[in-house]
Amino acid sequence: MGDEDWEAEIIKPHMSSYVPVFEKDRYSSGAHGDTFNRTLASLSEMDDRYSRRDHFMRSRFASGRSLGNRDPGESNKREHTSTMGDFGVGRSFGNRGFSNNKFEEGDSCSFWRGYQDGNDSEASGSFRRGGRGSYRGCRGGFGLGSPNSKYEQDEGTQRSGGIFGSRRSALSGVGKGDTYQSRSGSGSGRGGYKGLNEEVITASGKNSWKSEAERRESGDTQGPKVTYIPPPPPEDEDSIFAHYQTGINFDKYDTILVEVSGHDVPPAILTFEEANLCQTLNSNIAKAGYTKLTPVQKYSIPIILGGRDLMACAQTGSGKTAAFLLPILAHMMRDGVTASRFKELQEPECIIVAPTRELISQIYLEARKFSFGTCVRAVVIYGGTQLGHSIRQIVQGCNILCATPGRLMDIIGKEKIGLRQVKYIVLDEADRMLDMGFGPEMKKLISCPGMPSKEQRQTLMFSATFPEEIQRLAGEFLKSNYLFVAVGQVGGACRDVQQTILQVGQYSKREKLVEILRNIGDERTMVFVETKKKADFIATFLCQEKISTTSIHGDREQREREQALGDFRCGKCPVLVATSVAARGLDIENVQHVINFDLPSTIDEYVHRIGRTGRCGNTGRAISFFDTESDNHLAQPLVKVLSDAQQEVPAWLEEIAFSMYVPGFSGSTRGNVFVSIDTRKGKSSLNTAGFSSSQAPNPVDDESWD
Ligand SMILES: Nc1ncnc2c1ncn2[C@@H]1O[C@H](COP(=O)(O)OP(=O)(O)OP(=O)(O)O)[C@@H](O)[C@H]1O
Repeated sequence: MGDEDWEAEIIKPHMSSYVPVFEKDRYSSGAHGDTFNRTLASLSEMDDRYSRRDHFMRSRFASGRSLGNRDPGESNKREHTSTMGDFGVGRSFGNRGFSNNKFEEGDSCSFWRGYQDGNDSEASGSFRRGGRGSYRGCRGGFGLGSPNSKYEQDEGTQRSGGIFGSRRSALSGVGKGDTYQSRSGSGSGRGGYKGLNEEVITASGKNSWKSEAERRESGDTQGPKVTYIPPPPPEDEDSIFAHYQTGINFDKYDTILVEVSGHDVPPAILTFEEANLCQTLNSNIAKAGYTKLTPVQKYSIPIILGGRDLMACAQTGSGKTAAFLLPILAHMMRDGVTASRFKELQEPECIIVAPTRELISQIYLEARKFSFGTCVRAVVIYGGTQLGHSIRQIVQGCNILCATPGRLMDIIGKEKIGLRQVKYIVLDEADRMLDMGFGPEMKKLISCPGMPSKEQRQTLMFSATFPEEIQRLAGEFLKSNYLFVAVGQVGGACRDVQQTILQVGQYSKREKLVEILRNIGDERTMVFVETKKKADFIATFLCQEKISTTSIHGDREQREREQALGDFRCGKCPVLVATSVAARGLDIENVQHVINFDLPSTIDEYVHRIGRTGRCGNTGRAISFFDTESDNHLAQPLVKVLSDAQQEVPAWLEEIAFSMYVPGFSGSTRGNVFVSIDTRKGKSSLNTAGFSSSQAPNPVDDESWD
């Protein structure tokens, strides 16, 4: 289906999940009064439902559960009378800015490598980090649509603006001026992909690893087939190397304490030149605007080049992606990787897995950037898109496969990729990839027929948070002599983010949010809420307040999510209301504020969420609404995160933390404070027995996607 067909497709009304694209002007003119009134009615209906439901939710929360939309009476019914909203025709739509950033030359600052023994960094408390935020979900991307191959499975393919710096594709959207109407909770539109069920292992049944999307695609369910083909990313060099500027605090990275544990640690490098990369890679690094290594890169690159397995933990936005991509590419170039060519069965040398579609797409773009001009071909596949499209991408050649877990397992199951040549497995957001949500799926991956044993491959894990239990589980994937790199406090928040915690009761939150957003003006802001329905609700509410807002969550179709992210990236909608699906990894230029309208259930999640701002040496602000009815369990870990990041700790928060303090407590409940170092220290062996009961998913976290 060509673009014209796509246009025809999108302007005809159809049932779909609610697409809240809100613009100030839309509601201020009489032209749309009708829609406005209907939306108001919807909102008041939602409001009422919200109040009652939220009250109920809170009581469920208090008992460790939350209300999910699996509740039959609360099915996600949505309807919209039209589709694509104005799509920023003629606007800039870049993942990054297009500045030619130059770093100060001369890496004079020293950084320390510590080989401290014991859990010394735990001195400030006897807390441990506990359960994990268990989100799944939604991502976005692009790809080449070539609907003429035999892999084409569906007619009616859809296209929309992609989520990445794709000025071209994003701008091809049409500005029909249509409006959206939400009647959340009343109806049963297609509902997109449920974050909760997507790419999730249910641990039961033959295809238990299949996501809802994959089950649909393979006909396992009655639902409509996934037909979405994401638009390809722009292919011109400028777009490929577009990047944003590092911030004023970039050089301060050098003062962060780095700790490497394990035996025979290769020395860190101080400059890119010391890495001895090939000319093409060096040229790509320069074009990307990288002139100076970040700490995680200084340590990880030589470790990976030395062939070692690695678990690396470094603060959000500090360059972990390049830390694994560059040495992997260097190895592939050195080993003379075979140029990709069309084959029915592709055998990639590298598999990179990440928990969300948007994140894996972003990693793919980075891989494409650094492999530019080489014979290495990177491919991205993820749920929510047409399976045939993923297969078409792969058969054209695949050296680096970037994938979300569900789609990866599906493709392996369809024998479109063989694993015999795999030399590198990367788990980004590794703690998330190994927790109960994705962990069993990852175990299946490493035990797939043909997958080289851990002795014969290199396994690399990266995250900004690494709970102790997850570190132990990771041992199953890693060689016993793996190295552990900790940049700063493991699980600590980025110090470039100014954190503010406000005590705001549930019923005052909206008013406070509007007040803050009005003060912020047009600066890009992510507002995190706990549930998908609330994301719609708050987005609708902000729209009524004439604040241009869009939303991203697991109930939105992939096309809609990509559009939402695109509108946010380009500044068309400076406010993005999101669930935790957008908490990890997303690298969006110029996000100056993060607002936790609802605090997440775990401190790790908090760290990831606020890490959407203050990236790469830029500064940012995070404001969190602390509701004493529901958030007290976070008081202790919040105090620790704030003080570790040298932020002001409100006295009232300290009091709550103190009142919640249990002497000698070291259990593994969520909200606890993290381990600070390599868990192998002082331990005789790693627990590689599998996924212990301590890893059972927290019901609150699981249901928080509903
Ligand atoms: N050495 C460098 N010089 C300049 N920019 C860099 C460098 N390394 C990374 N960046 C840029 O910094 C930004 C953040 O990098 P990246 O997304 O890899 O962070 P991260 O550590 O993976 O964050 P998160 O924990 O949120 O996933 C990206 O825009 C990336 O291009």
